[in-house]
Amino acid sequence: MKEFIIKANKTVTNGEINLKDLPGSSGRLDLICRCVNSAFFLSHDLRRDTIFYSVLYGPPNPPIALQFVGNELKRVSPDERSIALFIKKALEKDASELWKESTSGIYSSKWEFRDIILKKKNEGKRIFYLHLNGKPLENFEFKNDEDFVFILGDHIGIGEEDEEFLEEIGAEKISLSPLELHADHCIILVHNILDKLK
Ligand SMILES: C[S@@+](CC[C@H](N)C(=O)[O-])C[C@H]1O[C@@H](n2cnc3c(N)ncnc32)[C@H](O)[C@@H]1O
Repeated sequence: MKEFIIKANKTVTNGEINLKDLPGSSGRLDLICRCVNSAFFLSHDLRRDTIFYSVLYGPPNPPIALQFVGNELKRVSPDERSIALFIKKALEKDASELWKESTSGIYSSKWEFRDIILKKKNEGKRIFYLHLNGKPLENFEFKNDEDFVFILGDHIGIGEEDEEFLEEIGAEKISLSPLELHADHCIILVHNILDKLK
């Protein structure tokens, strides 16, 4: 199982999203939609072994955590606008501590970024923090039977406090490239590395 968790510092936490202006109207929901695309979409198929989370911290009701479960997703198509429409539906629901499904395979809750990561850590999963200044990818060994969780930042990053938290829980800080990449491209690279273990 592969899981990705991205912190979305400015993404709005209600359904007031203009689908014709995602970058401008919604605190960079466009970026999150591209990450969903990279997390799941293959040519004529979906990655069923993947779960994707984005925890949104924009106004007016932060946090809202979104969860996408690969083997339950239906009807979503790869374009940003379609993904944004499903997110809009999820954000129009009242969120609580319990995960609620809005459409097939898409859930929302009031879980915090750190609490989701801590839960994964307590489940014994290997936690990686993707960062330009991490240890080069070549220093790590990945095994086919492991469960992986990858933490990413948005255009702003995850911030110092969350970086300290990840260090405290022993997350492995890994760099995929000497160049700073977009978060959605990092997801593609991670999939590619893990695909080759099969
Ligand atoms: C556009 S970058 C964010 C840049 C932001 N200024 C920062 O300080 O983090 C988006 C995310 O992609 C990931 N990322 C970018 N380049 C990376 C690299 N070379 N190796 C690993 N992860 C990277 C990180 O998780 C980063 O937070």
